[in-house]
Amino acid sequence: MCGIVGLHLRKPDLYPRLGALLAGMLCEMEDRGADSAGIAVYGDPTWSPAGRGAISLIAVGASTDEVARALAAELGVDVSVQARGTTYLVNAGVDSEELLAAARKAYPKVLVGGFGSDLAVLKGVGRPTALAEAWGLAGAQGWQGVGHTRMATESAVTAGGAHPYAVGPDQCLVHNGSFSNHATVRRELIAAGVEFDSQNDTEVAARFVAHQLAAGKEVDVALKELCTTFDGFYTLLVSHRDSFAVVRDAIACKPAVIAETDDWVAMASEFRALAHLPGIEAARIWEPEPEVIYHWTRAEVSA
Ligand SMILES: NC(=O)CC[C@H](N)C(=O)O
Repeated sequence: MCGIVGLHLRKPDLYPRLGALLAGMLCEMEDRGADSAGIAVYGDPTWSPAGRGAISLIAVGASTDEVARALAAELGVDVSVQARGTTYLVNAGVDSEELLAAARKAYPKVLVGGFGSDLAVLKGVGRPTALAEAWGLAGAQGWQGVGHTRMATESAVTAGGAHPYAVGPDQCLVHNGSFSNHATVRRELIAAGVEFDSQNDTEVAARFVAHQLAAGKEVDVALKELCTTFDGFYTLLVSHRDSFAVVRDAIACKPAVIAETDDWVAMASEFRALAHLPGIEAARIWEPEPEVIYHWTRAEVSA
């Protein structure tokens, strides 16, 4: 099991409702994975304010004030830190990669949930409904959100084993399934200089995609490459600040449903997670085909 949900909003009028809609989707998938959960939200004005770099730090082991002071001392600018459950959402008027480097220097062992110009990633161990409540997810805003409820198959139940894996700037990946050759691909990536945070199979796919994107490939090309490189079972939802993509393995035994209207595109492991979305009665709804890359971008939305 494991539950995946994602919502890509096309209509700005809906942005204030993103968190409430995503919370409903995530909590509906609690029985597919109740050991841990995570979310990624793009565009919340307080979690990742426009024009500032943002990072998420998990279980830092210092107070928010201490973290703000330590990072401000590294960067020489004001740093804002807010706690949501065990995740600290940090932002500053610098590029997110600069903020990330400062965080790694000040807290070398810290778990980084994600980073980017518009991204907030929150993860934790526990029941998804309790985590969503602790994060205040229902109050979040933005143009895109992703969620995952985990039933661990490949690594320990820890925050580091929870999805999303958000290992490249403004990128995020969630997975239902298990890869059978992840150890081999991990060794190849390590040989290419890639570093890992966990033993999880999904992290290997996220690092693989980030490596492809960093080499200049487009998301759909990177996902085609993923299909030819990885063995095993997967339904994946891969997002970037401007895109939203879904792909399944050749057997497609892990469930997935996509729904689309003029106002939004949504994806979930099961339809019941989509049933409350506004306008669902008139949505085009289908099951994604094996090894077909379904990909939407914000450029198309504003075109
Ligand atoms: N149940 C699942 O789909 C698990 C996903 C992934 N293999 C993990 O352990 O995190």
